[in-house]
Amino acid sequence: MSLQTPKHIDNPAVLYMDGVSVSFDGFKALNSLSMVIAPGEMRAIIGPNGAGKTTMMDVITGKTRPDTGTIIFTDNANSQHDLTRFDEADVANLGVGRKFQKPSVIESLTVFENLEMSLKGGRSIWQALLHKLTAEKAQKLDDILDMIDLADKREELAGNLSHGQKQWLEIGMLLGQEPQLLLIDEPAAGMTDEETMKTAELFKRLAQKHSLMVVEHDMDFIEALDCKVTVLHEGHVLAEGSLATVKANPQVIEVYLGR
Ligand SMILES: Nc1ncnc2c1ncn2[C@@H]1O[C@H](COP(=O)(O)OP(=O)(O)OP(=O)(O)O)[C@@H](O)[C@H]1O
Repeated sequence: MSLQTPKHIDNPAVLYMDGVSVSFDGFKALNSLSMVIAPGEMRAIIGPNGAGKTTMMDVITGKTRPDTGTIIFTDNANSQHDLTRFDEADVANLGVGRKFQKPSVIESLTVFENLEMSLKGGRSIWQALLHKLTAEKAQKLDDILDMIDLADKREELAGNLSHGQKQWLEIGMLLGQEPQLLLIDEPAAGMTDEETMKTAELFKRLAQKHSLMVVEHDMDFIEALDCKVTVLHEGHVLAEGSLATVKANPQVIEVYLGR
């Protein structure tokens, strides 16, 4: 379903959430959550355990239906969609990609084969039989391999990759679906310091073409992302701004950073 731009938005946001609430057995996991992500923006989301970060991703991606509130996604063609009306598969098809914390690449396939499988539209039976990709798809796979810095590992089995490399491959597989907005859950968890910093560089490259929402606890990583930060607490936005600004906020220190 397409919608008109809400009157108070001049420049359509990629994601517009207003007054979103979700209760589980009377407990408000999201409590009138409002947030706007601009086209091409990278946003870091932080907050204590139980703040509602995962639930927020669940309502955006159609996994959980909010009790109240508006969630509008503007796609590449500038059409607007009320995400609260769609299920997970529909939301993914509209252009919202989600990366869960644990990588789920197929270890017995090569890096290239994993990426090939993820391409939007897949391969036709004839292409698969002839092991032929269209020039356009082959170029796209090369671009993704460059983007995730795994071009020299294309024939490596995914099972032989390091944890960080598996995470990058999975992000590459999301890119195969041509998402406009990427939601990424704790990408730096379990990574070495070097992988963490390489991931921040990858995200900065990604943000030139996509909008990104990154949930993370690792402050060094967030600092390296150098983007606007939203602090969630008890299901709503406690503070928003640069990392330096939110780190200096007394309420943020009390509920999160000072612990
Ligand atoms: N399906 C559910 N049923 C009942 N309660 C839930 C459900 N999902 C989440 N909650 C509760 O909602 C609150 C918010 O949880 P959520 O997982 O969104 O927080 P979070 O910020 O992602 O936390 P963490 O940093 O630990 O992952 C928590 O108190 C959690 O116990």
